[in-house]
Amino acid sequence: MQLGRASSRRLYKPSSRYLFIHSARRAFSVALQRKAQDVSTEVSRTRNIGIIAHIDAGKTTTTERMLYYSGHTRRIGNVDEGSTVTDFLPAERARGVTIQSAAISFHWPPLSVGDLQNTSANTSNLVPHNINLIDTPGHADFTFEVLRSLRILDGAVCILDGVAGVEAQTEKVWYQAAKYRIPKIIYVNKLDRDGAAFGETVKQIAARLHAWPAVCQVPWWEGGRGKFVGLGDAIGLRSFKWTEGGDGKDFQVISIDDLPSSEAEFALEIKKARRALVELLSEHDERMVEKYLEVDEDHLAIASEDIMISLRRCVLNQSSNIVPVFAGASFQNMGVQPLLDAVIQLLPSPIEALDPEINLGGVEGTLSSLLSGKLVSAGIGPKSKASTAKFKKQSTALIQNLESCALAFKVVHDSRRGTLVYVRVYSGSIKRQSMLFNTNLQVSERAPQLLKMYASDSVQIDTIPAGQIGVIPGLKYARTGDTLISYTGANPKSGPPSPLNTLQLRPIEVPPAVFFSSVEPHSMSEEKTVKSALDILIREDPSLQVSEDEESGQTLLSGMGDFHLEIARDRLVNDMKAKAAMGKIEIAYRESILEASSPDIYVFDKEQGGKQGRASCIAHVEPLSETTQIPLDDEYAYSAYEDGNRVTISLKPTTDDASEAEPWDGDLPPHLSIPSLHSALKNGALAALSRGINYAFQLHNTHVLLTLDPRKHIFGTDTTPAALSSAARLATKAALKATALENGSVLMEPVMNVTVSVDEASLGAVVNDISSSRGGHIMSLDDAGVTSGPAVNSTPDPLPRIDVARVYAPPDPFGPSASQTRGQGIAVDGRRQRNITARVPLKEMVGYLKHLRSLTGGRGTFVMGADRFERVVGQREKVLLKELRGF
Ligand SMILES: Nc1nc2c(ncn2[C@@H]2O[C@H](COP(=O)(O)OP(=O)(O)OP(=O)(O)O)[C@@H](O)[C@H]2O)c(=O)[nH]1
Repeated sequence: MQLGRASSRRLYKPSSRYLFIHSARRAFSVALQRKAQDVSTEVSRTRNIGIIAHIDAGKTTTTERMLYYSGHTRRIGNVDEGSTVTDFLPAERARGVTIQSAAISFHWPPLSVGDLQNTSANTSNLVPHNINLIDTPGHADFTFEVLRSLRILDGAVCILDGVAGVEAQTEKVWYQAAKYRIPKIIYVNKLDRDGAAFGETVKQIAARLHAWPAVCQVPWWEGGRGKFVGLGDAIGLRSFKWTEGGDGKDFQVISIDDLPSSEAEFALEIKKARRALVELLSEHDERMVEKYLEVDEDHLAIASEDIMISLRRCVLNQSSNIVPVFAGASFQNMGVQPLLDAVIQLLPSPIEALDPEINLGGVEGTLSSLLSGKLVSAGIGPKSKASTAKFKKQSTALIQNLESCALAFKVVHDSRRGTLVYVRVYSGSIKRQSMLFNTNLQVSERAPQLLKMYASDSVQIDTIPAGQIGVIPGLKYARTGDTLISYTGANPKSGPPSPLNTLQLRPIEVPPAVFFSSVEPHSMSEEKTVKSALDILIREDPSLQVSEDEESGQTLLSGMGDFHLEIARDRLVNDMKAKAAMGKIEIAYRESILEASSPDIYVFDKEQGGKQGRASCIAHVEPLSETTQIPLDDEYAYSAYEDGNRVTISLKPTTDDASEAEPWDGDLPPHLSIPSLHSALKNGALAALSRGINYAFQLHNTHVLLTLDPRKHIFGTDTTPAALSSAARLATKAALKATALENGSVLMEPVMNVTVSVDEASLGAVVNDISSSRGGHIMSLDDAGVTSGPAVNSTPDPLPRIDVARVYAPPDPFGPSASQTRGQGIAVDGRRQRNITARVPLKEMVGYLKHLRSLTGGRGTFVMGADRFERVVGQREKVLLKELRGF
């Protein structure tokens, strides 16, 4: 921290006990825009961060304050009144929940222009930074949205509800963030509420998130047991006090030596927190030990800057597993400015962030290994010796021509500005008018304009440099999750040369959809507009899927949960005004084959869209298991796992005697390329897998092997990508039919991973209900609290356990026992809770919330996510089939 003890003496003039360091601000002006542009191109002064938490922990409320204090909004938006900047969809505002991640940029400390001054808690010692903030949804149905956002974050703020403590959804997202090794800080919010228990929450961080809490702030309850009025800063040995009912801009910074005698205990607690912090850091950071010895082992004498530097080292080097903990009550406008200081002081810049993972032609590596040419040496590209040498030579030139590489992480349809594609640039820079090649769709499109989003304002910019987030309006094709690259001298039709045209940044697997609903346009004439609206929906959210049921002709929309589909319906009908009705939300069962088929060849020869189409290919299908062999022995082979199935494509001569076959040299008619062959054949196979033969459900656990002999199965210009897709679809379908009719197929149902939080008294009833009435399997019974010892049958998680007895946590004046003695007579929610983890068929979870509430007196909560599809057997299969067939 920049404000050390010496400087604190300089700032706290003896004559003035309290120091007011804040002033009014004016709106974002032209001068500021210019200055903003300068700051935002400086990567070391950029933070790409996300806010993660359980539903209702206060992410949106906190974000609104961040925008306000940074000078980007003139008033504070209110979630409960539906006036926030980040929850901008009507459906979000109506429900008060965040559904889409919104990315907005602001500066902290604010840019100083004219009367606009720096108001961070650390005064002028911090230089303005550009913060790109992504607000993520907390509802379990939108977990995919969170996971996708996590892939582009360099750091995260995890917000906890100070009353409920660590909740199930937080745990889930926390472990994901830990898996991606994203540095995090924690903000314990809602400390103004009755029953807030900061100390207990700190212990839960250790017990349930398995992180060492580095308590940087302690809550200030007036006189020890009064109202929540501010915070004690263990790093700066001072306190912050906010004016009740104010907008939070004005707060007092009081050195602990200046605290009144009525707050002696509070001052003592700040010192205790400082000792605990120094000790914790000393255990993980040698240099902190040196500092400690330099000041004769006086915990309080270490300069606050040294503590901050050590803490930053520990946060960035995640092996220490230390997480700094901050506190506040965003709704009361308390605690947000010091939190913002912590964001820029503790979380990494893009330069310090982890090297992004990439996939190049099916081989995994990192972006820096690609840019340095190492990925090529590691065996990317052609497999034969001669061609590898040639390829290596070409690769340097290839990489030099790569102008930029970016990930489209969000597509938003804005009624005013049209489609906005949010991108994070990873290398080079995207310039206005750049031709961008979409490696997922194999299409090129120009970026007509570039924008930077500041709250509800947007500013036109000329470039989006590496490390930055920006918006490209007007792209026609880019979808959420697509990789976009610009390349000097790219072919306008086929894009950059191979293998760069296959580059995928941070690929992420879409989880299976478990619910679906039909979409019926009101009339034939509406079909086209409904289809366009659905196209926008799936461009925005790749966890939604649209399919056509061949036999009934119905359009089906599938998603992650009933709430997910409900929101999709809202978007479609209310926001996009599509004239369509959505049917009942139903469970998406799957079908799986039991035996392999013999190879089936199909020759497609038909007119398509007024043009002759001709292509051929061979399909072979088999059940997919861990032992399935994936033949990737020829250099043009390709394999992709999608939505529970695998499609492998082999492009090679198909002579009976393989030794006689002349190897194929990769020659293709000019209108075709290897990636276009792969993509057309894969899409054809996936279309065939969308409907099973016996039960009409999508196929699951199926491996399709498509073989195409380029000399025999391609017929000059008649072989269009559409003809190839049709050949692949029909060949796959024939192979599926052959095995399903001869050997039968089985029904699979989605099984969910469910975490139920209940109080001790309801535990027995809930466990009994899950295991006997719902056919679920209890996986573990964890203690959600921390007071009754270690967890029983711990859930699997990637982090080592922490001895809670060694964790420093300040006492809670209003903890559970205190609240009972405060005459309220009820235990505070979130304390003494038990967590039940179980695997339960989705069918048995429909309407569960209502039942859980009745079993727990309204206090039980649960989150669930799809675990896997399981075969339905015995009596259950009979009953289910009867139900599905309706007879
Ligand atoms: N008393 C109190 N209430 C708060 C505080 N912060 C947020 N709230 C309230 O908690 C509720 C949820 O706040 P949000 O900001 O919407 O929470 P969120 O985490 O964004 O929720 P989702 O978008 O649904 O995931 C709202 O009613 C807020 O007014 C706080 O510090 N104190």
